[in-house]
Amino acid sequence: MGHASAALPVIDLASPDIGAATKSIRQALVDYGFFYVINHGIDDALMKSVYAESASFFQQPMEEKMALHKNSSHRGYIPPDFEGFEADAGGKGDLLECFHIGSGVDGDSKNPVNQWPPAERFPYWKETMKSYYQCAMGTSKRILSLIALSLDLDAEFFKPDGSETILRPIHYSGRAIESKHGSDHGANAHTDYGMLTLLSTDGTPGLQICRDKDGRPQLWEDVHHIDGALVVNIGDLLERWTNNVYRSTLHRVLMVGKERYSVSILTNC
Ligand SMILES: O=C(O)CCC(=O)C(=O)O
Ligand SMILES: [Fe+2]
Repeated sequence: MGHASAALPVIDLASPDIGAATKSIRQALVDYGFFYVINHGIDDALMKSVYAESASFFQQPMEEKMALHKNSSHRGYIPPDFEGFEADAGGKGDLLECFHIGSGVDGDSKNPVNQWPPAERFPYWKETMKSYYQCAMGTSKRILSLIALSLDLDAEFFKPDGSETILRPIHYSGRAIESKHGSDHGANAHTDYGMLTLLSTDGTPGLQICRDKDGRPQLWEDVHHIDGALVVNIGDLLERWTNNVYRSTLHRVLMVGKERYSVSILTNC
């Protein structure tokens, strides 16, 4: 299917040369709205546990998953080909299934809106997701401070309080799904609406970006997997706040006939 690969820059978060890192980030966000990060501080063992927990949840029968169907706060399970919420962007749902976990992972007595799989059958789910949430938030904040520096702002300029952060384990089926809502992709073309998204995938292809959303025909470039790297992209809020200098790039995930897992964490404000 010969799609070009996007030549996204790789930013080393452990680099002592902050000036060079912020310069590369600026260029990446002007050109692509996407880049990779390495030395991001997220432990490989933690990442593997997140995938293991995610797989054991999604492998359950549909009725078990639907018992945690997303509530009015949009937390919980969202089945494939779901009409609402994700449909806002393109008018049709996605073929992926996912689970939304929001802030309050640590102070859950104050914030009962999150839903959790039953502890008897999922003894490590909550702890694992909570650790990942905290770790990935730390990484997102470091990236946001580099983004602030790249805009000649104070490193502390963006102070996400996590109140609108969503951790989202995602599963794409390896089998074709007949859509009731005209959905043709795992994730239909969309831009993320918040500030920053940090994405990990299991290495299965499918993710593509379109740098010129108004160009016809739309040109899609594959975002290939780099072992150990995470993919970072900005959302509509940062695009707007930078007067469209930084770009919230259209992306989608194709169904490639192979099962795929990913985990995104979306920092919205
Ligand atoms: O699964 C992926 O690779 C992309 C997910 C995504 O675009 C999102 O969660 O907004
Ligand atoms: Fe996205």
